[in-house]
Amino acid sequence: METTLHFCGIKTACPLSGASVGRSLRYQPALSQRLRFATCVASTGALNSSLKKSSFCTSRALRVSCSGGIVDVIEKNEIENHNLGKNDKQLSCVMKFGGSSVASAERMREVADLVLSFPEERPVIVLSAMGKTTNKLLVAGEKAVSCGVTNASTIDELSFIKELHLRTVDELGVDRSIIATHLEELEQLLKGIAMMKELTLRTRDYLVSFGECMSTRIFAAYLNKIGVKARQYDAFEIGFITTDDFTNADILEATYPAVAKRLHDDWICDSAIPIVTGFLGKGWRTCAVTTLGRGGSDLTATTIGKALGLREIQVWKDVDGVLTCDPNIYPHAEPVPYLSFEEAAELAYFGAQVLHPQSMRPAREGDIPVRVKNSYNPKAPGTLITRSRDMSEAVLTSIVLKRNVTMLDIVSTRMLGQYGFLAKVFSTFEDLGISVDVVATSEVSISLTLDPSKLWSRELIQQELDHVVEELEKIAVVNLLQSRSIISLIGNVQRSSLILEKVFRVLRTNGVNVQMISQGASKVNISLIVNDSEAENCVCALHQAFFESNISELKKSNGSVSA
Ligand SMILES: Nc1ncnc2c1ncn2[C@@H]1O[C@H](COP(=O)(O)OP(=O)(O)O)[C@@H](O)[C@H]1O
Ligand SMILES: N[C@@H](CC(=O)OP(=O)(O)O)C(=O)O
Repeated sequence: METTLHFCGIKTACPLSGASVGRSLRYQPALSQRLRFATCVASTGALNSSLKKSSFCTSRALRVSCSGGIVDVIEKNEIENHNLGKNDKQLSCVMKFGGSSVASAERMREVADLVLSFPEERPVIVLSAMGKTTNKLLVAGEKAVSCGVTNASTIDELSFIKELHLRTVDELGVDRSIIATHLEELEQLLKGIAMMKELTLRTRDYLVSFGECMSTRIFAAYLNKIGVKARQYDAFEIGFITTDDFTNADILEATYPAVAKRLHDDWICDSAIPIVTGFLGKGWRTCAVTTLGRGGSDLTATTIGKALGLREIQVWKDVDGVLTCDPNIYPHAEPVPYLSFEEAAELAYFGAQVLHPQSMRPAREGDIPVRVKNSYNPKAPGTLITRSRDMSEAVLTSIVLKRNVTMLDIVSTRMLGQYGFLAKVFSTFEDLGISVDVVATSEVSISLTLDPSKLWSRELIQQELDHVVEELEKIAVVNLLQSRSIISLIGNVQRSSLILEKVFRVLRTNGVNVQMISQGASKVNISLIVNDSEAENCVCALHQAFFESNISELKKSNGSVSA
């Protein structure tokens, strides 16, 4: 593999394998001298291990991690300079606006006004695709598979996307040429899909990337038009390096220094507000466009926040912050003023659509506060997410529902006291690449739920489940239970008796039996498994009992707490 080395800004073309690059670094004292005080982002595992063996790598200053195709060696003090936000003249915060916030020309104008209403901030802006563009692109791709090449240009969703973007450009008074090439390429791509009669995960990611590529170009052009200097960036061009798990890629460590360097250097040369595509990255092996999973722009924002060491990460939504439950399930949900990273991460992971499941990780690592705000109601205080918060008064913070979960009851066919059963069960999941959400065990049995998104993303649900059962039946009796829901109670688990006493009272009144319960590992989450068909009513009844005690007491005295 051909590797390019950037030594503290000096480029060297180096047609060597990762291992030999590592070796040559070790035997070149001048380079190793530099590396002693450098941070190294290495291209391959081989280069990593080769570097780690070398004496200069013993320096605490050297951090080695994998990225694709590029070895970037940056002086440690250069990295430290990238930790901005301490200096008033530097970029200060990230502001991420989701699809609902930039759904039309009018919304884009309001977002621009909102950004400009904080003159003291020098933000990096992250945008999602306009409105429901991502969904429309996915439907267009599915239709293209079977519509025939001649019909690809007339797919309704393509017409909708063209019309929306051209109308927005016209209404904002910016030049149509800003997105003309993208619209042409999008049509060509749909024709290509129609010709191939298949839509691979890789093509799907490329297809949906058009949404963010166009929204950011339009918004940057509009800011420039009104006299605010802005510069558009495609995340996959500025160092967002990811795994090659198309549709659900993960950010690699190499992203942080690369993104920091690019945004910082550009800002220093010519300060223009960076407008970055959310949701997108570049696969480290394939170098193809990847996406970070639905809602992934939140993760883009927190990654930039950590990379640049910014003061705050703001995610602007269409609700007044993180709410006590999903407002689509129960409209009386209330904003939660404060959350810890741990609570927010559990809440996001267990299905609260408001935050991407992985988005809290960079914020927590960088210890950067995240503020969830409403772009339709900027005066609302929103939710502030920080490392720790006062939990002395906290009981239940929020209720989260994850539907359509598969549960497995696995009972060992071996004798009591035999060791290795749990190890065998989990190695089966590891071999099949399936992640597990909630677990409860006894000596000879284990109940667990499988992460549905992991299965959905590969569209192999039934075959995969059959295969899991087949493998586990070699060591156990297996009972597969589908259409289950996880209700996660996010709150202060130190008060678990109080919480559970109330929960079971509510469930009993509603005639609901809990099929599994998990509490322990997480200090902020108690998970209950119930039937899908009962789950929404449970959430409403629990919400009433915990957050609307007056209503709940009233209903109880009337003999019912059901929603
Ligand atoms: N606990 C919750 N708190 C707030 N919003 C939630 C919650 N659970 C689900 N939602 C839904 O998440 C939506 C906001 O997330 P999202 O659609 O990703 O926003 P955006 O596209 O603006 O980033 C809300 O409109 C709401 O319907
Ligand atoms: N546009 C992508 C990424 C994203 O983050 O969107 P939003 O911020 O609107 O949830 C999606 O729909 O998944």
